[in-house]
Amino acid sequence: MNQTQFDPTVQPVPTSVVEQVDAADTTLSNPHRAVLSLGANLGNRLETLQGAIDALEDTPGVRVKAVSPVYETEPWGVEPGSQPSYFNAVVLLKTTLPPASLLERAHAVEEAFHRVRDERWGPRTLDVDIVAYADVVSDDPTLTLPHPRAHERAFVLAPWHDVEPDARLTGRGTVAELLTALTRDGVAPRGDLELRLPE
Ligand SMILES: Nc1ncnc2c1ncn2[C@@H]1O[C@H](COP(=O)(O)OP(=O)(O)OP(=O)(O)O)[C@@H](O)[C@H]1O
Ligand SMILES: Nc1nc2c(c(=O)[nH]1)N=C(CO)CN2
Repeated sequence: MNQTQFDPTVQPVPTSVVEQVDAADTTLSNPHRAVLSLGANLGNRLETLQGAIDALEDTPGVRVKAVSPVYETEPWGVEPGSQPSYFNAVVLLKTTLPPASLLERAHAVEEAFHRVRDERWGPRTLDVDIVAYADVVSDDPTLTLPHPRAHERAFVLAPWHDVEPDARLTGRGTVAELLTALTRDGVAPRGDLELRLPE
């Protein structure tokens, strides 16, 4: 007979606590996939992108599973010629962090690389956007998922397609189809450059 079953000093654990612990266990043992877009158009762009990838990998609860090729891209959404060109790449993650914590970490990594926020779509040392987090859909302006402009950005979709040819953008369709609707003008692979997957 199980002695502890009748031990009067053992208090029953409330159901709500059991549910919370079970939910936390499920999150920890069930990492979610996330797609991040990285961009830089000030400073040493390649070094910064690699630094961001390494900083993401150093985050508890984050594993970088794939790193795309590097693209050199014309600034999107601003007057042509008004800003230096970007280096862009996409990384695929597995993470046990919830979406809000992943965004917090993305902002911390941007700040570590001296990101300044002044004008919208202004030039920046580093931009880290969450393109998608599992199949989460949210219109919260603090964290809109999938990213509200990802489907119209070849600088996001082209590198994503390279590392995940069958990828889908929740609510929008396949990345391959979305890409065919966009021009790739001004989005050029830089085959001479490479970002490393952290060991
Ligand atoms: N999916 C998302 N990824 C990153 N930031 C997001 C997302 N959805 C909403 N935001 C919010 O957008 C705010 C502005 O982000 P940011 O400064 O990176 O914009 P941006 O890069 O200039 O423009 P864009 O949003 O068009 O890429 C952030 O403070 C963040 O709270
Ligand atoms: N080519 C390019 N253009 C942009 C980029 C970017 O990463 N690459 N990011 C922006 C704001 O997120 C605005 N415009």
